[in-house]
Amino acid sequence: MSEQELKALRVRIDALDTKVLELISERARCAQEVARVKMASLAEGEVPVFYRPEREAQVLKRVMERNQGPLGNEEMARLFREIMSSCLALEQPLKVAYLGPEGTFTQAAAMKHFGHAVISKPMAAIDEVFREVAAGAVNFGVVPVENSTEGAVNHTLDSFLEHDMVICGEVELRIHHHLLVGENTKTDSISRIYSHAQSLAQCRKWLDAHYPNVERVAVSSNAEAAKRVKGEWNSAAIAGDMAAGLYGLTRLAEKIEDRPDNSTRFLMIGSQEVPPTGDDKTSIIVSMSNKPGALHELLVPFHDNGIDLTRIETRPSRSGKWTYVFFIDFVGHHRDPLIKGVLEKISQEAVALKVLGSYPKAVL
Ligand SMILES: C=C(O[C@@H]1C=C(C(=O)O)C=C[C@H]1O)C(=O)O
Repeated sequence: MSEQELKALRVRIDALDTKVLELISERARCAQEVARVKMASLAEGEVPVFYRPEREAQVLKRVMERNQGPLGNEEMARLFREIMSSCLALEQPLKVAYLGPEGTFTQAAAMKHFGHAVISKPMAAIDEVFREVAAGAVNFGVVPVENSTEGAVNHTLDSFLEHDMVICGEVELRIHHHLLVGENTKTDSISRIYSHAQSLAQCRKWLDAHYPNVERVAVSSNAEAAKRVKGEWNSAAIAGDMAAGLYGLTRLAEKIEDRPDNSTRFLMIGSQEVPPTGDDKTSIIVSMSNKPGALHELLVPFHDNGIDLTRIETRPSRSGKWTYVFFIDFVGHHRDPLIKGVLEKISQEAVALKVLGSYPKAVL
């Protein structure tokens, strides 16, 4: 390519950037107008709700549907995710608590869902995320709920039994683990590997093959593992990109998870009910009396109405020995007439039924 051609292309890019800049600013001014309209239509004493997850899901979907390339749909949606995040921050920056410390996959999930223009607050435990939301100290909380290799995150399920929370959204994240060391660690002298128990389990086969005799130490999070090894001589951590970058660690081995499709699903919890978008999911907790056929009775209304169950999980109810609750996710919104009918049927048979929330299916 000649210098001349390159120069001409750069002039074109500069001109386009000027246009993009003007358009983004115009969009941001529109969002400010939306905020003004939202404020003006408030009833007395009513608290304004600026963040609208159902609207954001529609915006992202529309972008993906109209995208003609060459950028991929996900890539384009990611860019718009950040633009929306900044526009919303002009209306009111969201406060989001997540399972910390800084550098966890949960933080990455929070950024993927809300974008980077939020005020984020790391919490030391899942239960603390719930408490922070319940106390009104933040608008939303982000917690892991299930992993494709290791299954349910029981702390999260149990926290739903203890707190009244509304699920406002979900996000899925591909989880890649790396073996990380600090600058003083000699690779042949590793005697200990730290990580969260879930991550150690997700890399079990790799560890058995490569470090069969090294002690595996479970700590409270991957980020905590990364933080520890920074100052230690003979230890390594298993953690992801964010933690590696944050603590300046070296990758001895990359993508060491046993299953290449290893993914974790996270939930956004808050107090705001989300209206239907036409492509939603609902999560419920049901407890049935302990009699033969109870689970069958619970599932029949879903089957009869052709409703797609995406997950069912059982946990001890904590209110009696050998009694259980079912966590069920399915496709549809609790305001859809069909779903309403199903929930009414179930509540006739159930000891208790709680709708945890209906929310847009993960777009990104
Ligand atoms: C602009 C709005 O407010 C927020 C910002 C949005 C955006 O930038 O597109 C979308 C939904 C809201 O979270 C709106 O409600 O339309």
